[in-house]
Amino acid sequence: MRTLIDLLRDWMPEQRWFRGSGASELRHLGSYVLEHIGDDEDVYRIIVALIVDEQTLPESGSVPAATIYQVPLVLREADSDASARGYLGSIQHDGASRTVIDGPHDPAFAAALLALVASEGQAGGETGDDVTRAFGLPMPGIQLGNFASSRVLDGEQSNTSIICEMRRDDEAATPIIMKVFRILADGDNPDVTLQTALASAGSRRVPAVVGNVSGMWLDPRVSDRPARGNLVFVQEFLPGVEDAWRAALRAGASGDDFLTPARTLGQATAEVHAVLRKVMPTVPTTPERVEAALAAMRTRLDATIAEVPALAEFRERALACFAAARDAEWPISQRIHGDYHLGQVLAVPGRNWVLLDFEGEPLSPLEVRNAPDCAVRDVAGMLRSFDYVSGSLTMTAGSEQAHDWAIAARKAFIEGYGEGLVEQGIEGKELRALLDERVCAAYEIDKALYEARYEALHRPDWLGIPMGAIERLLGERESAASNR
Ligand SMILES: Nc1ncnc2c1ncn2[C@@H]1O[C@H](COP(=O)(O)OP(=O)(O)O)[C@@H](O)[C@H]1O
Ligand SMILES: O=P(O)(O)O[C@H]1O[C@H](CO)[C@@H](O[C@H]2O[C@H](CO)[C@@H](O)[C@H](O)[C@H]2O)[C@H](O)[C@H]1O
Repeated sequence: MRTLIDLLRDWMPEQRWFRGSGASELRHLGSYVLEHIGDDEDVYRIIVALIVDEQTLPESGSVPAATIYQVPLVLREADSDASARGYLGSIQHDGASRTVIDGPHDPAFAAALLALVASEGQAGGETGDDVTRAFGLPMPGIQLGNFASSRVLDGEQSNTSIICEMRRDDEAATPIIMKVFRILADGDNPDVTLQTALASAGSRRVPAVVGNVSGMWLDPRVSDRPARGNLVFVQEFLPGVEDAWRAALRAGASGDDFLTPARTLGQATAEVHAVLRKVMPTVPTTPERVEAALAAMRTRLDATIAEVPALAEFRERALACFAAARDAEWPISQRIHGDYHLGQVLAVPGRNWVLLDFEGEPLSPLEVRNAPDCAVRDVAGMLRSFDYVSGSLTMTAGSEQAHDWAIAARKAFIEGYGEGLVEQGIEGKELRALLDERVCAAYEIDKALYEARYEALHRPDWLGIPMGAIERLLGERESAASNR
């Protein structure tokens, strides 16, 4: 009979969050064991396995050539139902046959994980693994109800999120969402750090934070000590809400303008940037920092051309666009969202926009994502997203008016952002810098390059959207420059 690692070697490469290639070599690195809560006698053990793939191809030379995956599993007694959700197969474990269930699909895992956070508990490794540890860290003052049921959030996701409903008779019956980070890295996860900082500052522009699970493990990429990082993030779940991507697609498809939502989204973005400036470190702008930002754009340009050679014809014009931004005023560096687009924002009735997923660009290294950056990057990200609405409507429905729709929405977003900054007391030189068109154009090109690479890797049918945008943006910039 197969062992656990045999089973995982077949199953993991089929998962959405798996980043490896055909050359992957998966090996068990460690695990932590959660205490089983409740009276389901079929549960034998709840293990969170850390699996390393040392053959992961380096991405543009900057991502370490090993990936560590977090794989929660529930081992059940052998006669469990093979048609159950999350069924992986049977293995030989501790001298007996056991059924393995993908943890997020098993309520026993969800209940155990929630209890770890709520009780500020600790989970240790299996015998022989004295390094791997997980620590539950509840947000101070948080009131949690009693676990009733759980389900995995459907949809295309980089991580795996579990929604837990609480018992209805509890006072604190708000549902919660537990995001299990699938890929572990040594260092703080900005999703946890930034949303916790915003929630602690009283911001309602992110869901309330319930807590997180942090951990340590032996990591082949860290030689002198165990690695430490975030394993799970727990937040209030906002049920029945729509994200801004869907709302914008609907409006764009039916020809309804999106001016008010785009304007209020700009205001909400300014509000979040202003809070992050207050509660997280900032760095003054210097010519060296500006040069480093532009150098990173040039590096991304060449790395993207290497992967998407059709972009080579735009190289000189993209370099000219970056060079033009050098003469502009730049804002201070601060913590930002980092991968801001319409799909990261929820329209919550009575609460306006709520932002999600502050992990930054999934293809960028963690130290880059944890460093202060230019807030214009987020503005440019959202502008690109309005263009994606138009690109996707043109691609799927041959829409002719979608382009003008996007231009109007982009303008309203920028206006709302400016208004929001002023409302937050940001004025003068800093206000001008945050709205500078040359800096924004450079970041838009940079983002479109990221998107070209992302689409080439994940959705080749969509590659035309960022490619078309790069051509158009560079053309617009040139005619604006020649009219000056
Ligand atoms: N607190 C929440 N309330 C409601 N829906 C949420 C919440 N958090 C996430 N979602 C939904 O889950 C989707 C994926 O969440 P996200 O944080 O972007 O995960 P990932 O990093 O795995 O992509 C979001 O687009 C949203 O639809
Ligand atoms: O949400 P993620 O953190 O997984 O972000 C990645 O995937 C996004 C696509 O799901 C991708 O966003 C791009 O496509 C969106 C439409 O599907 C569009 O709204 C965005 O503007 C565009 O960048 C994102 O870049 C990537 O990091």
